[in-house]
Amino acid sequence: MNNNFSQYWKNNRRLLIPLFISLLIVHILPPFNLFEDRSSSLLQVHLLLELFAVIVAILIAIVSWYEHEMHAHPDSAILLIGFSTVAVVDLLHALTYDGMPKLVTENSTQRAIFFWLAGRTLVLLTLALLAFQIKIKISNWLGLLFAGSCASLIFWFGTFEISNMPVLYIKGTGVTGFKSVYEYILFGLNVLLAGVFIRKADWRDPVKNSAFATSCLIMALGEIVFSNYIAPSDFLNNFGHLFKVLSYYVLYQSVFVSAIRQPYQKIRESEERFRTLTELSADWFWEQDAQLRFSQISKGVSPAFYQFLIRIRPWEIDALIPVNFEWSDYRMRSSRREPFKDLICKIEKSNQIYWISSSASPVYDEQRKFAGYRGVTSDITKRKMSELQIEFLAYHDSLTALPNRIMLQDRFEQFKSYAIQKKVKLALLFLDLDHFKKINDSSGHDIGDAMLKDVAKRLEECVRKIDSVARIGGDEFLILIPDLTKTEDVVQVVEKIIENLQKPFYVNHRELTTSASVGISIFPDDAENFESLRKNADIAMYRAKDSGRNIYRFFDDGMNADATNYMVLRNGLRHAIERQELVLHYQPQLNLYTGEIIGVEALIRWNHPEMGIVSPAKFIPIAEESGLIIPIGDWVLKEACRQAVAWNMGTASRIQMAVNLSGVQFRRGDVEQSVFAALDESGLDPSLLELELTESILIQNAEHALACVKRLKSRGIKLSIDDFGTGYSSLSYLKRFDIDKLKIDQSFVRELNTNENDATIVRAIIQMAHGLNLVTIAEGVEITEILETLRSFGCDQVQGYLLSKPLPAAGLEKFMSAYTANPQGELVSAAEVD
Ligand SMILES: Nc1nc2c(ncn2[C@@H]2O[C@H](COP(=O)(O)O[C@H]3[C@@H](O)[C@H](n4cnc5c(=O)[nH]c(N)nc54)O[C@@H]3COP(=O)(O)O)[C@@H](O)[C@H]2O)c(=O)[nH]1
Repeated sequence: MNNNFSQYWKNNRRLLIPLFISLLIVHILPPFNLFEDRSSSLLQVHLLLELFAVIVAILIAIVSWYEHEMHAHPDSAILLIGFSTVAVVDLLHALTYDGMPKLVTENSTQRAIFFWLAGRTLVLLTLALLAFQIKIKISNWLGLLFAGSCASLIFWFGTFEISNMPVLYIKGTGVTGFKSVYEYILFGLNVLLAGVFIRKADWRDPVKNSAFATSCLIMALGEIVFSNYIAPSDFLNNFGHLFKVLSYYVLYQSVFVSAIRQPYQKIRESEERFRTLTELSADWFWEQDAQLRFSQISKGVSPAFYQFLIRIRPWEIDALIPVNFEWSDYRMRSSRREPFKDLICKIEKSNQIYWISSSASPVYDEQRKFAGYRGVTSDITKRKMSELQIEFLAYHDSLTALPNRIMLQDRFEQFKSYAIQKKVKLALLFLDLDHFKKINDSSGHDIGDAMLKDVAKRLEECVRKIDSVARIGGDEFLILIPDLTKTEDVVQVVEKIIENLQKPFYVNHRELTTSASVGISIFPDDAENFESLRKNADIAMYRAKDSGRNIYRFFDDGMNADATNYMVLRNGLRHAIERQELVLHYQPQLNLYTGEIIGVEALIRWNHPEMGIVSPAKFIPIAEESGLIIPIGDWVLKEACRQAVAWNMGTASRIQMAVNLSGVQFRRGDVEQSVFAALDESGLDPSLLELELTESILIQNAEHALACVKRLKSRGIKLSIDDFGTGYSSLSYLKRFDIDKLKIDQSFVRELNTNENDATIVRAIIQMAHGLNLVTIAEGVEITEILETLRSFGCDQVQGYLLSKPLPAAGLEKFMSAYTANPQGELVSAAEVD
């Protein structure tokens, strides 16, 4: 509260102090009659001051009328009634002043003072009602009627009952004691009211409250003047009128500011704020006329675009497109005069595409007639382009921009209904580039990517517009050929594709070649849904790869069974090591000169929980393809070395352990590391380990293989060439690689005694090997006659069912103990030891 008073004093002291001082000076000055001999001048000045006060009172009433009508503010009704009455009563005071023409009855100072006091009392009452927040609900006209009635009553008393009123002024003596006391009471009440206004500064507009308080205080100061003058012509009396006018003016100011200036200022501020924001905003704020032509556009729109827009309808922006369907929704809503929000439309102008989003409401004039639209438009081109890009990427391959699998499936569904209706077929081609990995590995991914783009282009050139080419990842493509009357029609397309892809590609001045293996499945013959059709085409593609690549294969049901089997094996193989389903069997190898078992070949078996023993011929290719051969190969090496140590420990004999190595182990694994780890872990003498490699391993990776073989040989490990005679049979690499042994493939051995060619080949291999100081071993020896022939050819060693089938470790141990009992070559068959 104290805060309110100090704040008030701080704000108003510059007005109140001078007023107070001037009043004090006027009081201290000796009294003098200003208009003693010029009573007409006194009348004029008094009339002028009073008229001024009346005008201000009328202005307060008018502003209050307006504010009451516009905002129904409770203060305004009180001010309207109060100051309408005050204006009339003050006018009566001026008109009944002594010396003024007669107003109904004779005028006198007594009569004028009566109206004066009535006026002051009314002002005090009006402000008291405001200070104590008394609410009056009344219409303007009724308020005016009430004010008129009050003024009439006062006029009645001041005119016809003035003789019954207390004496207020005695000529020559001055104001009476009654009048003095009344004025002092008015003074006190005005000061009190000012206090109430200041104290309650918070509940009303503080500026208005402060003005009311100031008005009360100025009025109070004025009352002091009127409490003790001798003649109305006194300077003091006239000086007091100035206070009254000033008090009214302060009131008027605050009423005017709150009712008129403040609202207008708020509107101006709001407009300014709106204008600044619209200028800063990148959005366009606009108005359209009743014909929906742009009439106003904010500065957000670029000047160039402004030219397009102003005075045209939005959908007329591109006059070249007479019916722009993008705008149909917009036009429909506009024609229905509906509001709309975030309506997206496309503008094509000067080969540029813009996307805009508009929100707008219809505008009506005072007669509720449609006057146009007012709205805001944002340029959402960037956002829309990103959305379109995201949408594109969701359905396309980012590298080649071809449709992706999802989109192709979509198209398949569309064509499927058509195919069912028209009783035609659909072909789905699964295309995989042959040896693309090599291109990627040797030339780098950038070249690989560029080549894939070229492949995509060529594929599109090979098909019709109605066909769809999709890239589904890596070097795999799907091609959908709808509307086939007969299956054979697809052959032409696929042959064209295969032929085109064989032609060289030129990427970054490099010539690259590839080919494609294609699997074909047909709807509805091979499958009825997309996923099955794709799977079947995939299976057929694998069959094409198996058949030597660069060819196509149609899907058939047999493939499906194979593929299922394949999948079962591949999945099971992943867990075979950890589930300990892999075992090694060992097949003995016999020295034909000494009749001794010089070693065994470790041959892996998979003891499948459901399928039983699975042959390595079945699962090794799968392991190679999936890369699982690396961990499997490591396991074989370790297990074979461990077993060799176990068998050689504590005996004089030295059993050699032959282990097969896959080409994949050489290419993708760290074969040396695996071999050395197995040797180190088991402690096997390296000279007891023989690694069986195929010719292709050495030929295909000559440099890498040579370096690797050298390091292996430096540790004393033996090397033998498996399946010799079926591949390159090149003599040069046998020397280069420092090979120890040649294993003659069983395909030559099996019919050795009946097939002259085989006999010639076997004899030549043995002679050549001996010429190079290599040991020879023949595998697949099943009968004694063959063994004898081999012995006669000079073959050093044999291996085969005649001696023993591959046996589990325990079986081999039994075999060995049985065999040593017959050292002179009386061969013991596996059947016998089992
Ligand atoms: N990378 C690896 N390859 C391996 C491993 N273990 C085996 N294999 C290779 O799997 C192929 C099939 O092997 P398998 O079914 O074990 O067949 C071998 C012998 O059982 C069979 N054999 C031996 N004697 C006779 C016989 O008198 N008649 C007859 N019909 N078959 C006989 O020959 C296969 C010997 O193979 P190999 O000496 O390697 O040429 C096979 O290619 C194995 O190499 C492995 O651990 N890793």
